[in-house]
Amino acid sequence: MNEQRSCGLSSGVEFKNLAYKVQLGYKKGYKEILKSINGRFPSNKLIGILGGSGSGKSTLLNLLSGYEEGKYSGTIRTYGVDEDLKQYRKKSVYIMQDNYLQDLLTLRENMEIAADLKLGDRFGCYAKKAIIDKVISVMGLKDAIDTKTGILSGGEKKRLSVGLELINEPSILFLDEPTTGLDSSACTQFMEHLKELTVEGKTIICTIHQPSATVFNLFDEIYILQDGSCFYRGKPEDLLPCLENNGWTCPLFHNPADFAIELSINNVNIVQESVWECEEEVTKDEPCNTNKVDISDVSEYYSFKVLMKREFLKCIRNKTLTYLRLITSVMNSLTLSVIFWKVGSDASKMLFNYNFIMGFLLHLMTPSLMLTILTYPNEKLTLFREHFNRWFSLKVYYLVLTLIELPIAVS
Ligand SMILES: Nc1ncnc2c1ncn2[C@@H]1O[C@H](COP(=O)(O)OP(=O)(O)OP(=O)(O)O)[C@@H](O)[C@H]1O
Repeated sequence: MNEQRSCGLSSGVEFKNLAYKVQLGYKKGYKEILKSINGRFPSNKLIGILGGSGSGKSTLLNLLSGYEEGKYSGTIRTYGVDEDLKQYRKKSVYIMQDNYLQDLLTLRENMEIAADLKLGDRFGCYAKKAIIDKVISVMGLKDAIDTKTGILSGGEKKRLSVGLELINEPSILFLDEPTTGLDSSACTQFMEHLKELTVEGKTIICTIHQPSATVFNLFDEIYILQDGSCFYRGKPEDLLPCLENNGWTCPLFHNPADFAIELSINNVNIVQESVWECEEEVTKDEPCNTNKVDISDVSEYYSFKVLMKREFLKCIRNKTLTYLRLITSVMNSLTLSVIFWKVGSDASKMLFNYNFIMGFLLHLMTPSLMLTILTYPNEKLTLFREHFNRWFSLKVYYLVLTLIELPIAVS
């Protein structure tokens, strides 16, 4: 099974005449964020989308991954196979800039729950453990396996974010600014881990802000954006010769990435003949192998059980909040009982009965309101990440959240 999971599942992605504009408001017109750009990101490569701030890096990544729902013009597809966006999304995972993880669980628990949600019950315990062990070793997380996620270092959290998504062997990984917040050595180490994944047959596409020279040279392909247009695309080692052909020589000991981004910000235009010549070659690759684990096969009942387990663990770990909520609920019930003691048996106290019903309803509604007010803002982005990467369906998630609140509501 493992052999089947890791053999050449990756596919490249290409986009043609990709344009994206957003409406700025009533009678304020449109802003063109991407201006009819073309590109081709081959499979099994580490690809960097670079550019100055506001050049459209995140927008391009979001459109390619399907994370951005807005309307674009042009085409996005994987090589050799005409697939719609839905199919394309199924092959990829999206890893956000910030690490939205379950802080109260240990690294191992996070991995186990991700494995259960993504692989379902078609894989036995031993098979799942083998997959988890492999991912942990690939991402270099062995030493932190029993550490709570909330206290992991920034680099470890980043690697865990990637590791969680690697469990079901996605073909394409999209990462938005994965090195933000990491020091230069952690950043290089993290990018080296990503580079190793490409050897296993993954396509990794990430936006990156000012890569160091070491990180820049790790990329197989780079795509530099200049105010929504393509400034340069190709191999990193060809960047400086290309700039020199256009009359721009990078000073000695200067980071080539910084030099190119500075030029792009200063509206310098370069001509890149070799790239445009191969424009028509874009659909010649083999169709990708679709023989991969499909999360949609996991039953909702199984997802429900795993999510219940996770939420229960979180309640146990967050003892203070759970006790506080229980105590508040019990105190409210007692107060209501004392104030309205036996009012129901006295017909002369109609108004008291009305007040009691109102008070009781408020007491009943407060836990569910608190659930939304307290839990949702904290959980929102974790939910976005997990749901977007197809860990579970929304109805299962809300059912679990409602049921886990039931004991407090009943008390
Ligand atoms: N929904 C939107 N409405 C208006 N402007 C937008 C919208 N989304 C993006 N933009 C603008 O489009 C430009 C490109 O945004 P994007 O986030 O893709 O840039 P970026 O290259 O990732 O920038 P950074 O590196 O600073 O994150 C920015 O100027 C941004 O303000």
